[in-house]
Amino acid sequence: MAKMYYENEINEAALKGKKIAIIGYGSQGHAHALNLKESGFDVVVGVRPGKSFDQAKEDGVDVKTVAEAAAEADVIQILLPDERQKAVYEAEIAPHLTTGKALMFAHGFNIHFGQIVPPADVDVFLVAPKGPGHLVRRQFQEGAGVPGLFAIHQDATGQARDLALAYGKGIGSARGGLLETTFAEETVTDLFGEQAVLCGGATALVKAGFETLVEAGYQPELAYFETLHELKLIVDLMFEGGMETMRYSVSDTAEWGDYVTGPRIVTPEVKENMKAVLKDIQDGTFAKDWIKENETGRPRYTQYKEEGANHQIEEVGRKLRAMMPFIQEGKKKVVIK
Ligand SMILES: NC(=O)C1=CN([C@@H]2O[C@H](COP(=O)(O)OP(=O)(O)OC[C@H]3O[C@@H](n4cnc5c(N)ncnc54)[C@H](OP(=O)(O)O)[C@@H]3O)[C@@H](O)[C@H]2O)C=CC1
Ligand SMILES: CC[C@](O)(C(C)=O)C(=O)O
Repeated sequence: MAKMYYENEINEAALKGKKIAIIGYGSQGHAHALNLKESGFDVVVGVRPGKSFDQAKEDGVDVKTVAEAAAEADVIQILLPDERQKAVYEAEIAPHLTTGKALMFAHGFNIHFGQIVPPADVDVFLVAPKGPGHLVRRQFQEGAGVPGLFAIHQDATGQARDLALAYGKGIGSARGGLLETTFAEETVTDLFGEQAVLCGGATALVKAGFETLVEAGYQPELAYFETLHELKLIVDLMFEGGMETMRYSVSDTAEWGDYVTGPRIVTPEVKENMKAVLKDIQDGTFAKDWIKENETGRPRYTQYKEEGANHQIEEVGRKLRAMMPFIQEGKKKVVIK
């Protein structure tokens, strides 16, 4: 089994006393900045004027422009959207990336696909929590932690590994465990997971199930509970104790579905499709397409986003969730972008 790093074996000395600039205050940015601050580290946030800037101020964080934060920091963590990192890096960060500083990421996209090429005399590494930023924050506050990956791209000072581990501990990820990887492995597997399984595959499965029931004449509210709401409860069981715990809690009839009906849905052809998606990610086809989509003003992204928001499952879900105050309580902790 691969070596995991946990809190008690990590010495924070390398990072203590250093100024950490968190560039961006969105999903990951707010979580890293607040968790690090509460872990006793010296944090400054760098972000453009606007919603995030105002939020950081309201949260009591020291907030400056990107250039100012980058200039005064020893460690610069870029938590901007991947597709905007290159431009902001070149204009506002690179001029302040002097010898011996550290440049960080939470995802290897821009280094792996050659969008950002840092100078050789700085450390370059990533610490990537394996979960959405709002959960990185929420779990930290609850005394838990989202596990994370770390990878070293350049170790100019000889301290990159110690810095990465201390940073991972500071954001709470060492409570769940830190696993060492490479930029290449993190980038490919993260893109594959989100595109094929977590944010692509899972939503496609849920929508197909919902549509199948509604098109067959069943009530949309019932279809919502059956295919989306209950999925969270089933995944919670798998999260807590693996598939074994899910199988223990569901009926034997439902468990039969795991063995017999599931493979009728996720057929060997689906795995072939997954392999094709993985290949596109590995050979850069996916990255090229996403970069082009952004350079041309995101026409498909904008259209799909609107279609997604107007899907019947979303309309029904909004109404049903409004009647469940306990879910509303959870939502308050998440800033909907
Ligand atoms: N979302 C997640 O949970 C995960 C993300 N990651 C990685 O973390 C990184 C950050 O992603 P994520 O947290 O989703 O990003 P978000 O979209 O949530 O936040 C982006 C932040 O960058 C700011 N920003 C955008 N453009 C600029 C600009 N030109 N100048 C200054 N600030 C700007 C935004 O401010 P404004 O409000 O002004 O737009 C916002 O504060 C990415 O590398 C991503 O791959 C890794 C693991 C999980
Ligand atoms: C699953 C989506 C993710 O990769 C993540 C939360 O890790 C992302 O980029 O947001």
